[in-house]
Amino acid sequence: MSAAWPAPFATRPVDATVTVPGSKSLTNRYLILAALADGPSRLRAPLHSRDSALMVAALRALGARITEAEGDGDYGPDLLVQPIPTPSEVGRTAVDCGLAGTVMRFVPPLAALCRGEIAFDGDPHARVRPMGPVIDALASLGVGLSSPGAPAGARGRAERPASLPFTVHGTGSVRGGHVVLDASGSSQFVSALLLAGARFEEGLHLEHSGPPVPSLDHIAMTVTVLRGLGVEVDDSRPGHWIVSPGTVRAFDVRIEQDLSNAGPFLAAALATGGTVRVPNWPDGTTQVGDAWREILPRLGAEVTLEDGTLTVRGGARITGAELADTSELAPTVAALCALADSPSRLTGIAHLRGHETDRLAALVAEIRRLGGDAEETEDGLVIRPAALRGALVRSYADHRMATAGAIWGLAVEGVEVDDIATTSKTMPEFPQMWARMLAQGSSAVERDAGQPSDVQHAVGHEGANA
Ligand SMILES: O=C(O)C1=C[C@@H](OP(=O)(O)O)[C@@H](O)[C@H](O)C1
Ligand SMILES: C=C(OP(=O)(O)O)C(=O)O
Repeated sequence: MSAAWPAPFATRPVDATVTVPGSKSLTNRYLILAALADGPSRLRAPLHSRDSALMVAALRALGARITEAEGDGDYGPDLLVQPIPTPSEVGRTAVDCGLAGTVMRFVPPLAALCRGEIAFDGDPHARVRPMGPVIDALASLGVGLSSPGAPAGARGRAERPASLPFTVHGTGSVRGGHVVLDASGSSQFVSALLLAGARFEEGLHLEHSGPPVPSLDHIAMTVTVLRGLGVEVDDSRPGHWIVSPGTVRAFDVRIEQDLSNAGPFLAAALATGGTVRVPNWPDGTTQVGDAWREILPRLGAEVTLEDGTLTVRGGARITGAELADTSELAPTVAALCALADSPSRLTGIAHLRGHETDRLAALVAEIRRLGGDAEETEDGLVIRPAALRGALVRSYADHRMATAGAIWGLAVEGVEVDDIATTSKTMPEFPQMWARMLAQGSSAVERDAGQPSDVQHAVGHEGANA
């Protein structure tokens, strides 16, 4: 791990125009579907980050040919994908999932469509992220899975792994059909099976049974993307998804910028009482990050969308709010709530305990480390106003905890983030992008350790931390 990153403190309101790299969720869905498609595909302006690189490597291990081609995106080349051949003889191969939920959940069904022994593993924390429902569902659809080192043929329920590491014994085809799973731990369990379902012999009838499914917007994204490529999906009955067997049409798509990752930049407007504009905001999108348009006004910002540019203006204070089901936006929302001058309650995010880290515990610990007042509830967080002070924020290998630290640093002097490089999961150039934002129309000062501090609190922002 590199040295702690001194989070820039904003001496003036931010006034910046920012774009961010391509959507992780769209890039990794389209990579999966390109690998399953009936011909070569092109992703324009895709994300290039650790999560997308892990996906590319995984699909190459299964036989897809993926190359780069010059494109017009600001954040790297286009990707050309030749699908996994049928049959794909992969022999013994390995897939590194890193800490990417999309890789560990979306790739095993594709492995089952190849012939070989495909060993999946990932970062230490990936081994505790929930995986059991996907493994059990695949097993009940006729796929062989085992823990590493299990005796050959030991693939029964008792021997079946519940998490990484595990091996998929691919036979080249998956029977498919009806399967019941509990997707209350992650919407990705549903998306994983839907993405490959058209390639199962009998298609797929997936039924959820259990507490409510979180992050439903991400399942809606999966369904919309599939339909756009000619896959028939019936989601008319709540808790049921039926995918007809068929082909996935090859495609040429432009990936939208990642609206969830636009969040920390938009949050900078609130944290400093400034203005942040994001051009090329998609007009009609499946991304959960479009919800910033509803969330940020609840926290006191003025938000407009005109001619494709989203403009967020922060006011003199951040107001607390009750917000439900904020999904992957929750860490950024919580960072702002900790700077608010009235209490907040975030609900419907119990499953964040199974994300890159236990995000509810991490957010409470780091808000308290800064002198703030936060506590966990059964399904979320309560955050109350308190004056914050500088501290070393822990990122727990979680990109969104690291960017939460950056947001706090704008408004609170002396914040450092222990591992800013962990933002490479989805935004490899985050520190440079943050510095560029601050260099526009503002005079943020990056404080060296030991440098006498002559910075003042953000002008016009007199919340709980003034
Ligand atoms: O399908 C996807 O691309 C994602 C689904 C969500 O997962 P959960 O349902 O586990 O929250 C989200 O939080 C994650 O960042 C990306
Ligand atoms: C939960 C997240 O990631 P993953 O795709 O690894 O689940 C996230 O990016 O907030």
